[in-house]
Amino acid sequence: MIELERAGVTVSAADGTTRVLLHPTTVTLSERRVAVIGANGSGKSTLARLVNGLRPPTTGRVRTLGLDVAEHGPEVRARVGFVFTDPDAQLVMPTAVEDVALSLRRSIPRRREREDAARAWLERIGLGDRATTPVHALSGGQKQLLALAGVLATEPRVLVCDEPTTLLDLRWRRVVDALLDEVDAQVLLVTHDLDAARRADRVLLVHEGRVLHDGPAGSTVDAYVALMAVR
Ligand SMILES: Nc1ncnc2c1ncn2[C@@H]1O[C@H](COP(=O)(O)OP(=O)(O)OP(=O)(O)O)[C@@H](O)[C@H]1O
Repeated sequence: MIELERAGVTVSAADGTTRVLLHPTTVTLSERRVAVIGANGSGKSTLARLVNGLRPPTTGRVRTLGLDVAEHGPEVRARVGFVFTDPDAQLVMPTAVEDVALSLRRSIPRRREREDAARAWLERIGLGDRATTPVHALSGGQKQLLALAGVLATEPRVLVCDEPTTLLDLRWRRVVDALLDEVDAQVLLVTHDLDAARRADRVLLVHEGRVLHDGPAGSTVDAYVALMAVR
């Protein structure tokens, strides 16, 4: 469950001016699959980052799984996985298997078991034959898959994905779509992929820092297509 209560984000520029990235927004998200769509720079990532406290609200409050993200940042982040658009932002270990194993360090103390579990995740995501490949030698799409595997391995209760398939070809996009469909967590998916958005239980359309439309996938995607057509 994700609750935004008049949650907004304003930033101050060096010249003293302020800029609203997200106007105060009130929304309660309890659906299992929620998509967030909208034009570039509309405020989708800003909204997504509120959910695990990566960006604290400057007005109002955000509760995820009942925890106020401003007050309980570490507890929230232990339960809420975040997949970045740019996988380099979250891959820290030299090889693929070590990177996934890092995510498992708390749940599986024994090194050998941890490595086996990490390899199983790599198999599941289609990178079984890349376990010991240096991360820097993976393609952009392979890194994106690896970053997702690392977050899934933590078994989050809420999974926020900020454009997780931008670098993926059609085949791997389908693999990721299927994984996101079957994962137990509540998923908040920021995406430009309207096919993926259409499969969500609920879709928010963000426009110029506001939730302009909020409802079932079909009507919200149609509203977005209409909005883009006239601009
Ligand atoms: N720290 C910041 N300071 C000033 N402006 C910012 C900051 N972070 C984001 N912005 C601006 O806020 C707006 C919303 O950004 P955000 O990343 O939420 O957009 P988005 O909808 O996710 O875009 P995209 O689809 O291009 O990823 C953009 O115009 C962006 O340039």
